[in-house]
Amino acid sequence: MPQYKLTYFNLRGRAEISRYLFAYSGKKYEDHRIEGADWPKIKPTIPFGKVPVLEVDGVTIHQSLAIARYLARESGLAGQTPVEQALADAIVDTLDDFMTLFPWGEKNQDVRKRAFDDILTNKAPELLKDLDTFLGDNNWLVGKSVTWADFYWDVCSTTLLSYKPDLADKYPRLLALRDRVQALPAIAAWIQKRPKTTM
Ligand SMILES: N[C@@H](CCC(=O)N[C@@H](CS)C(=O)NCC(=O)O)C(=O)O
Repeated sequence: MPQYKLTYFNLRGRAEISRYLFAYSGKKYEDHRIEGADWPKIKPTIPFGKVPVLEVDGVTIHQSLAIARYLARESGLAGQTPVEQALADAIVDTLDDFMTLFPWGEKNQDVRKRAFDDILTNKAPELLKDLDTFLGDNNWLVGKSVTWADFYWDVCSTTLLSYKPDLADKYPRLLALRDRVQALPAIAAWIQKRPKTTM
């Protein structure tokens, strides 16, 4: 088994999808969480200067979704056929496009709040409607079993719901999908034991 070290801040953020994949697969890894105060000194040592990064036997992989896609493939969670894999990738990218709209780094709290409210009120409904249509009455977003796309929906929606708890109330099928992901024993155990962070 390779030695894995996942480096990120003490947040769910862009590392949580990989932490779900490690939890589900049962693979051992070092969940290395850096303090914000130490970041300026660590940044120059990290290829491309951003986190998360995953070291696999000393090889450093950057980009959160490249890391997660690699882990999903290794664990059979990337989709069962090439078409399912492309669909799972497409859902992950769709969710990521949406999450990237938010000005996460904005320091002015008024500006930040106005932008968040606008995105959650005016842009989220279209995404949720399309996701609900895509899911339909299926148990999982892609194919007949859980994939990393379901995990990413759970990870992203957990953060979105923390800002707007009624966000998906009109979409019980999407909320039920969250319940199904969170009921997977390894995911339930991880959610219970993970450090409690705001995002
Ligand atoms: N597209 C990249 C974005 C990476 C990114 O922007 N990481 C942020 C934390 S979420 C970071 O490293 N910020 C510190 C910096 O840029 O100095 C990914 O998904 O990994």
